[in-house]
Amino acid sequence: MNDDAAAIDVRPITRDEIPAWLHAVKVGFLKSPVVTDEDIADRTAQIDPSRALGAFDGGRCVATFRSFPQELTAVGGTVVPADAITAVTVTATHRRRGLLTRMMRQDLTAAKERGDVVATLIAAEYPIYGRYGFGPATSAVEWTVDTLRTGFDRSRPGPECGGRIEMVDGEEVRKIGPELHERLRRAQHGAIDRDERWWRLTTGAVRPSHEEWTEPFYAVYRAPDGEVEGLVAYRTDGAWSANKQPENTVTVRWLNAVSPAAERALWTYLCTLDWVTVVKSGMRAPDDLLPLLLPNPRAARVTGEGDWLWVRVLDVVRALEARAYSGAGELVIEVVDPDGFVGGRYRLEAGEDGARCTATRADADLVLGVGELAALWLGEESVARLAALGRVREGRAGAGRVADALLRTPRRPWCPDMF
Ligand SMILES: CC(=O)SCCNC(=O)CCNC(=O)[C@H](O)C(C)(C)COP(=O)(O)OP(=O)(O)OC[C@H]1O[C@@H](n2cnc3c(N)ncnc32)[C@H](O)[C@@H]1OP(=O)(O)O
Repeated sequence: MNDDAAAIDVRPITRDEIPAWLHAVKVGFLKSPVVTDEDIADRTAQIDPSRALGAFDGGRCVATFRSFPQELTAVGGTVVPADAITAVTVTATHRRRGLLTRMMRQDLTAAKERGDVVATLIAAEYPIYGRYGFGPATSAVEWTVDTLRTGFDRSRPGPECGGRIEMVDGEEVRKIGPELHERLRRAQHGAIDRDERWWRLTTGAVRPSHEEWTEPFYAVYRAPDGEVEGLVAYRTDGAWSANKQPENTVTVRWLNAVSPAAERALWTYLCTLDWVTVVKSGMRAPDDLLPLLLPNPRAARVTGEGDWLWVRVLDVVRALEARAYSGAGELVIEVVDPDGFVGGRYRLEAGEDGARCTATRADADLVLGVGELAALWLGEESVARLAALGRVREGRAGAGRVADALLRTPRRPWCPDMF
């Protein structure tokens, strides 16, 4: 650190500093730097100042970093405590002087001391977080559907098997959404919890000043017994062609379904709406059922894709013991962690009823970086692919195959949320 950088104080903010800190977040994210009284009231109720770091240069806030408690679902449905990181900014005038590195170090050290199993974030740019031990642990795909080519029978759009779809308003979404999402996220590895503010934000009950609000449509799917099994929020653009053909695009903000019937019913509903010629799915799991549930899957093409949730393992023993495995086997894994949080050798004894993980001095069967461990932990990557890239090394011939057999998951991980 040079003298200039050392003079900058990096510390948790006070409640009184929240407005200046919010201003710095907006500056860092290139949003119009206006902070309204409503923003301040909303965020003061939300933010725990002891977990909001600021860097102060002569009293001016020039960098921001915030973390909050989160629950992340591991493979098999066990939930682990996570340190969720957000609002990471360094004002353009103060970049590349090590401020992010200092804030990250403070936060990860506190998270490790607190007993969080992992840290999580959604990376603005791919190259930022690998150096801190994060690895891309889930990815997401957006499909654009040409609804006139799906092969659906528009004259019979209704849900099959006696289920039904109803339109609801935001108030109703705030009542029925949280329970539905609880079911979804506990069954989906890679998913995270949502707090009450998430539901107020998504329904316009809270409106940050930098976002324009247009009331969306909400549709709920009820199974034949009346139970809510799916909910979708979407907007339309009201487009028509010059010769009076309706050409609306539906953009899905989020779609939560806890049964395949609900998933099929909601996508069919969206793809058979009169006036609508295009449906944009929003970011979904890479193995989402959407394309294959269309009679003609070629009507859906991928129009967006990328890494999504990044994970930094802070406790290898609890991370590996929390997840389920697809067989029984034993491996000694050496985790390389230059930052010193979790480096070492671990013996994993996995079985279909659970796993045991202990520190060991035995020779390593596999050697990998802590970021690679994150990419494998939720089932996003395979050892075979990472070994081909030279990022996992076998200490014992055939160990990679054993690891892949244990770690593979029937469905890909998915985090439906952004934070
Ligand atoms: C979870 C979230 O909130 S994601 C949002 C992240 N924020 C943004 O993208 C907003 C715009 N960018 C920024 O505010 C800043 O550039 C940040 C926060 C990304 C980086 O902050 P800085 O204080 O400049 O980072 P710092 O100086 O600690 O950099 C450490 C290292 O990372 C590298 N690095 C930092 N940012 C980037 C980047 N965007 N791309 C590539 N490398 C980067 C630096 O070059 C440096 O490398 P070195 O150690 O080899 O010299």
